[in-house]
Amino acid sequence: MALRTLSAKNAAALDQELMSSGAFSIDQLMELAGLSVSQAVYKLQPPSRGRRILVACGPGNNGGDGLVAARHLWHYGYQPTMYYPKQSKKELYQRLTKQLQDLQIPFTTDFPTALQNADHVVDAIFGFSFSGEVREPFPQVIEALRDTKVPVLAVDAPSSWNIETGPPEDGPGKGFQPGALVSLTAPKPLVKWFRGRHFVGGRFLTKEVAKKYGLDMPPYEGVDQIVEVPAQGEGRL
Ligand SMILES: NC(=O)C1=CN([C@@H]2O[C@H](COP(=O)(O)OP(=O)(O)OC[C@H]3O[C@@H](n4cnc5c(N)ncnc54)[C@H](O)[C@@H]3O)[C@@H](O)[C@H]2O)[C@H](O)CC1
Ligand SMILES: [K+]
Repeated sequence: MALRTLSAKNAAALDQELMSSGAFSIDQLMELAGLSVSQAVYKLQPPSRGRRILVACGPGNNGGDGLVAARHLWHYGYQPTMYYPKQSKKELYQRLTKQLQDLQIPFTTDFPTALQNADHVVDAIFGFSFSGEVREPFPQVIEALRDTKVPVLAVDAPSSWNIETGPPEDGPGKGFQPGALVSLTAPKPLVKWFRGRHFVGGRFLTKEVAKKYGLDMPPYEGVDQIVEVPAQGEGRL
């Protein structure tokens, strides 16, 4: 049996519930999400096999997860480079950005060149609130991610995929199939179309919340914030 999935609507509702009756702050949830992403990078590519990690961040919370992940990656011994073209003015994002600047982590505006020089790339552009057609400046970025030979780890969703119906039938994301995905809190319905390595993060849910939203508690081990699960629809937990 595949892991049960969480629709975009329920994912947003669950986040709101965690931040109200669950007493979590957005900073905490983003820190845990970004920590999960950093651990997935470590599992896929330990620093000894290539340290140059390009982190592509979008304007929302998916991008925030990328900012957090980059800080953890630096402390693990990686050399992150940030592509963050639509920087949020919200205080949380400004703090996360300042933390990276204080580590002298470079920010680039030249995505194609940065991609050529990367050992791995993190797609933290869009998550569960993506909708419609990809707007500037991201179409070229999605195309580059689609075409590159550099391994791609997608955060929560391959950017440009519809959360419920998966890969787009046209546009820059047509044919984009990243090598790995880390689903945050729970897989979204799009995992039905995902063929790469799949990790799940979200080791903070209570049994009551998991039951209310019909989610599985994956078998995390040791101090891990993520667990690798079989491709949905094919394997079993
Ligand atoms: N519980 C958790 O595990 C947590 C996961 N988190 C991550 O947050 C995202 C969802 O974040 P949200 O801010 O709601 O939205 P997105 O980042 O997906 O995108 C919104 C952002 O993108 C813009 N946008 C939307 N559509 C388009 C488009 N077609 N073209 C261009 N731009 C677009 C929109 O305007 C917004 O600016 C979730 O997936 C997780 O990754 C959190 O960290 C909290 C905890
Ligand atoms: K993404």
